[in-house]
Amino acid sequence: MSDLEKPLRPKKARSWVDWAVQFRWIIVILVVLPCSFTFYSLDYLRSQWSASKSYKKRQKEHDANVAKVIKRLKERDPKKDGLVCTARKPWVAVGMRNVDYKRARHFEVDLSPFGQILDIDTKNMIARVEPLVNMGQISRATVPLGVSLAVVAELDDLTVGGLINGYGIEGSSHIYGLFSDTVVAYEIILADGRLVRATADNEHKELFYAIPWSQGTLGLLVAAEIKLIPVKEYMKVTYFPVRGSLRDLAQAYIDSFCPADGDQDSADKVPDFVEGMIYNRNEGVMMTGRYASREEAKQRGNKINEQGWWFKPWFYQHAQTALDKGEFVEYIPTREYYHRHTRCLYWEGKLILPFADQFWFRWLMGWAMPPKVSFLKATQGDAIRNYYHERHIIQDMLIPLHKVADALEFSDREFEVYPIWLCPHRLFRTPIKTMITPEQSFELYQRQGDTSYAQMYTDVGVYYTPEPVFRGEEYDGAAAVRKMEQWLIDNHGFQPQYAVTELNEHDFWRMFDATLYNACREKYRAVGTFMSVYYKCKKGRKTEQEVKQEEQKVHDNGYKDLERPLDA
Ligand SMILES: NC(=O)C1=CN([C@@H]2O[C@H](COP(=O)(O)OP(=O)(O)OC[C@H]3O[C@@H](n4cnc5c(N)ncnc54)[C@H](OP(=O)(O)O)[C@@H]3O)[C@@H](O)[C@H]2O)C=CC1
Ligand SMILES: C=C(/C=C/[C@@H](C)[C@H]1CC[C@H]2C3=CC=C4C[C@@H](O)CC[C@]4(C)[C@H]3CC[C@]12C)C(C)C
Repeated sequence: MSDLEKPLRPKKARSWVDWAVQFRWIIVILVVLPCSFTFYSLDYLRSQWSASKSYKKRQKEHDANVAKVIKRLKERDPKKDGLVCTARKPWVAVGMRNVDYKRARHFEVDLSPFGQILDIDTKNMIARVEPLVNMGQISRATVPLGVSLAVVAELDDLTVGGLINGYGIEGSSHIYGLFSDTVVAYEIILADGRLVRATADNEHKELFYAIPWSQGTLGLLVAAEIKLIPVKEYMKVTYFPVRGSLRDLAQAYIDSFCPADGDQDSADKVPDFVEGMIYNRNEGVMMTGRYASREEAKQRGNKINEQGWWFKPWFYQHAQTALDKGEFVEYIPTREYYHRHTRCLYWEGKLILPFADQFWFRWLMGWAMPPKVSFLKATQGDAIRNYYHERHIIQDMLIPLHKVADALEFSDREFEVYPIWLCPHRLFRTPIKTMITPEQSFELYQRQGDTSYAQMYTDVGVYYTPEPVFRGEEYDGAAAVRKMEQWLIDNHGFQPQYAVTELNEHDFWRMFDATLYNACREKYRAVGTFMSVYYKCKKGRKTEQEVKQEEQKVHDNGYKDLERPLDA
């Protein structure tokens, strides 16, 4: 957009909150980083302790914990107690939502003991894990065995339960889909206290397809079986600089992983990993990765980048150097590649600790990074929290790949946020229609990236301070998000629910397909026990009236069923 076309916004006087955000680094260095480092060290010891136990012992502990959850559910009196959700504190979760339902009346079920890997079966290529296993823990256990989850979300703290009940994506999602698409079985405790195992072809197949995006409103997940893939020790990463209009950048991104001949299933033509970074409206770097053996990586002349060391430049800045030095190739150890965005929280770390990307800080203090999201949330207070909703953008637009140029132009117009993260994902046509579905008849158009069984989508990740805020102008982040949500609805797009939503209930269900979700809520008697997904996602503190209305959404025979003795 030319300067003449830019909307003229009035200047905004700086308030104390702007100063609080600017000088937040003091609290972060004095409080958040030491707490984070201590926590991560203890958490590492906890996962090593768990890893030292036999699978048999872990299974025994799992069974005992499942029995406790069932007992706890049985203790609930539906006439008196609130609706069920996990006991995870709102500030502990990684997402941006305020999790207001946990600040109103509710009935907590503690799933905190469910943090163990129950089995890594390299013969059948399945990992069976508990929901609080996080990405750092699972990659630490699998990669040395030459296997990995097919989709490893980048931030170490993200949990299996959160990624399944919400959404999870990574640079391999153009092959494997979203995190939940790699799950082969869910073990779930239902409203009536029954433990069921749902797979794509057993009697609980509807439940299997309804779990993703349901936010824990159909049952409590206590274990998941997830596909493993074979991996090699290194990722060979190629960085391609691109210059031009947003449309040119969008096309270069599509071309980086979608062969023009439509052969999307060819391992030779399609890379193992893809991501794109748009640094401003005219420059971007597209990255593709292919697994490589240690022998290949160590061959003379190859450059190895051990990106995981604390003193290394932040990944997004390292990638940006391709704009100056031109295309380059390097080998990154696989696990370090998976978690490449962890230390700088993508680029959000730059706002929180503006000098943490500097050479001196990285060498002196880089080992203490990143500040743990939970501790940032615990120390932010209402003012900074609201600042992030009003004068900052943390949103993802999941849209059909053929609309990526439109999305970049929309983002440039409404958000003016850079860098932008691009990450493709397949949206499979499933035997049962789920909450998110491909566009109708997409296959007839034979667009780049699409196959007969899946439409190629892309995540357009917009995280950072909008330019108008940097320029000291008025900016209404909530209004911009509202526009984005309408744009997504009009363009068959979806908004991940970890982000703050401005949608009303009617529009929420225009964005997501409610058919299967509602059928499963009925069939598995979730109504009256678990909150509805919209109630969980919607922004704002819950009033007593809203809480009551939500609790009363019990169908005619709902209480009768729930009063029946629960059989475990
Ligand atoms: N690369 C990526 O893919 C990234 C993804 N994210 C987002 O972050 C979120 C994950 O954050 P995380 O802190 O791990 O998860 P959360 O604790 O935020 O959980 C997300 C939702 O899943 C529900 N849930 C979690 N575990 C269970 C369970 N065992 N049984 C039933 N419901 C459950 C929660 O319910 P309740 O409210 O009852 O606790 C909550 O509604 C994801 O949803 C994702 O969208 C963020 C960054 C990157
Ligand atoms: C969705 C993706 C990645 C998203 C991350 C960039 C954001 C996910 C959660 C975000 C954060 C949570 C809470 C915070 C506390 C605030 O006080 C400061 C900001 C933040 C740390 C914030 C920063 C961005 C996230 C980590 C994938 C799909 C790429």
